[in-house]
Amino acid sequence: MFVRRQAPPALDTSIVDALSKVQTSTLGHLRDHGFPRGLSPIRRPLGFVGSAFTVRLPHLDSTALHVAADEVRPGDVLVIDQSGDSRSCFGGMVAFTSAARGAVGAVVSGSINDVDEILELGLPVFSAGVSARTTRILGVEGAINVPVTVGGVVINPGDVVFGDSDGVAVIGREEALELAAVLAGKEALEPELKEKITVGGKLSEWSGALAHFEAGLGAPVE
Ligand SMILES: O=C([O-])CC(=O)C(=O)O
Ligand SMILES: [Mg+2]
Repeated sequence: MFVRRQAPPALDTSIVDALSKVQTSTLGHLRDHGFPRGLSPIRRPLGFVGSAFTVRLPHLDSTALHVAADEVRPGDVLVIDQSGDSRSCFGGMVAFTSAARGAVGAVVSGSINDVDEILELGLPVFSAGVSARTTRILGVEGAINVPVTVGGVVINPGDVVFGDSDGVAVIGREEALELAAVLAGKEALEPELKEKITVGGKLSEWSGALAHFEAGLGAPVE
């Protein structure tokens, strides 16, 4: 059986602008959830912020992905859940078609193929690896724009997918602007800290690590 649901409206450009100026790893200083595990970027540097356009495939059959690649919209990130399979469903033609429709990136729970072609195209992709073993068009089943699970994270259609050279994070739309402001505030403190460190200031004093460390020191060993 196949399922096709409507994707939520495009992301507000203010969300894309705000998150494009900060790093995923700054978010990683604040929380542990929302980071799909086991995925790597096809290249570095790379970056994107977009709306999740989700696809769920049953292992070998990428019928629903070929349909989704045609239907993805400008500003979307194609998010593909291969139900635990490690083969590649995402090669040069799927990448080309998605990019031609305006996708800003892709997140694939399995592998990718036609890597040189995707690199040349320039579409930023996170995946679990590269594989010459690929999916087929079998017409078995699949779903477009349903909740999916990638790397242990549930991703809903329309969630904000935020990727850069450090990793990929999934954020709710309703929290995106506030989070971006918090991350920008944290990052804005670093240039001044670096100046202080250059003239002898301590990272551990600024971060609070030194106070914890000294408070927890045992008695000196004789
Ligand atoms: O067609 C596929 O499923 C994968 C592929 O090689 C391509 O997208 O070019
Ligand atoms: Mg191919």
